[in-house]
Amino acid sequence: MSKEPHAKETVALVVRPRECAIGRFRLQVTAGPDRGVERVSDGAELSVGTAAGNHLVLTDGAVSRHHCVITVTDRGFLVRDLGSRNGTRVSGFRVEGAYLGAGAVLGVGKSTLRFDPLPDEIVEPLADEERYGRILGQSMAMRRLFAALPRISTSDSTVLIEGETGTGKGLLAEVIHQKSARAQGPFVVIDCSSIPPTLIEAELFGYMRGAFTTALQSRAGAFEAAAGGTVFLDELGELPLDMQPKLLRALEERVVRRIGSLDPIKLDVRVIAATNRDLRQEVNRGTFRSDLYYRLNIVRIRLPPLRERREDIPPLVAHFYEQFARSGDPLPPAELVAAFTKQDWPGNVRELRAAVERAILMEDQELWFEATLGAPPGSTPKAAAPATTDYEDDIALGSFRAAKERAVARWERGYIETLVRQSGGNLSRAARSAHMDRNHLRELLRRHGISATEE
Ligand SMILES: Nc1ncnc2c1ncn2[C@@H]1O[C@H](COP(=O)(O)OP(=O)(O)OP(=O)(O)O)[C@@H](O)[C@H]1O
Repeated sequence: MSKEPHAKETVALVVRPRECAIGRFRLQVTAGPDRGVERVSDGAELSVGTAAGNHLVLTDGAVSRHHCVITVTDRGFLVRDLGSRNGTRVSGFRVEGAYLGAGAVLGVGKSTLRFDPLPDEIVEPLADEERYGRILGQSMAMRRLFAALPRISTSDSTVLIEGETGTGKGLLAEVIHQKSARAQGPFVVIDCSSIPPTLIEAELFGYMRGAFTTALQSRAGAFEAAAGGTVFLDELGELPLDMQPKLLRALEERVVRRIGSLDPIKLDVRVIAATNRDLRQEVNRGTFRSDLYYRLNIVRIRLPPLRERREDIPPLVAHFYEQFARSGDPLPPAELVAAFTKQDWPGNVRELRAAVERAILMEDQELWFEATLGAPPGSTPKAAAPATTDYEDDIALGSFRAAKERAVARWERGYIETLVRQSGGNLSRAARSAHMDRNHLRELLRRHGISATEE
């Protein structure tokens, strides 16, 4: 029997030497208020929700604004719930995420959707180069990004970068700036998570002398200081809700006013924002304004976690090794690269970088493995606390200060890791139980490449 065209084998994502092929699919509403509506994917992602701007917009009141998203991955078509109010169901079962087969039935709100892969595909180019500026990567995901970056960098569009902590969002923002027409202008970073909510408006927009009791002199804000350049709004998901309309207004009107002044100052900046949260989930939760999300979501880049692009680990290890090696062999030992490639790296590239640095500091191989990968299976694990018997090793470091710093860093890491684990990975709980300031703990987590959830 001959195969009908629809019976042709479909593949989600195929990587060829200079391009990748993204499988197309159709989502059809088979029951609910929008019955009969359908949408064919036109990229690697298709979002479903009631908010305008989704690829498939539903009118069903039981569907959330940003309900779920289907992503084409090398493992198949992945549906992911976006923290919707009533959940996403696949064949009747509520799921956080699931791979879809042909004919899968999705339930969202009171609606039913049918998923069908199509035999055609969208072809996207892959860059030949395995770097873009200072960003390294040989994985398909990074080469796909490198192929798009020249166009993104030279446009003046707002960019939203999403990715877990340590995936390189800050680096990417800086490189986009350096490759843009604004490269000679300033690159001003505002970390929305580290500025107290009461000061953020002053930091962004500036103030006039006397605008508040401590304003002894007038000061320009980030938008003004970055004139001719780029403002990088890091950890944008942390921007207090009451500041969001003010930022939106500034971006729409392209003017800012210093606190205490009515004079408009024209904006001449490009905005790049980054977040380690999925802002669509924050919109559903009511902690991020939908209109601001759409204003920023002009060009969206997702930096995948390192565990989804393990091919990038060897070149990154080699790069950091060369950076930190004080003398001798600039190439990392093959066993180290092999062992690192198997790790999951919850703190992503930052954690990998710190691990390479530690490995080099500890010139003894056994210690490397223990300090970076934990004790080998079957051995009695030594605590991550300072190796109190290793004074000779410490003395060999050459200075009391370096040895003490290393010991404190090891202790700090062990303490924080245990604290976070005991607090179920929750930053607030961990900070409370150790009587620490949340921001200080967040900074330590960052430094050691340890991840924790915010809420
Ligand atoms: N692809 C890469 N190539 C080379 N270095 C990288 C790459 N990605 C990240 N790094 C390095 O890893 C470290 C962490 O990156 P960065 O600070 O940009 O991460 P981030 O995603 O902004 O983290 P956070 O969300 O915690 O602010 C930096 O030292 C950066 O230079």
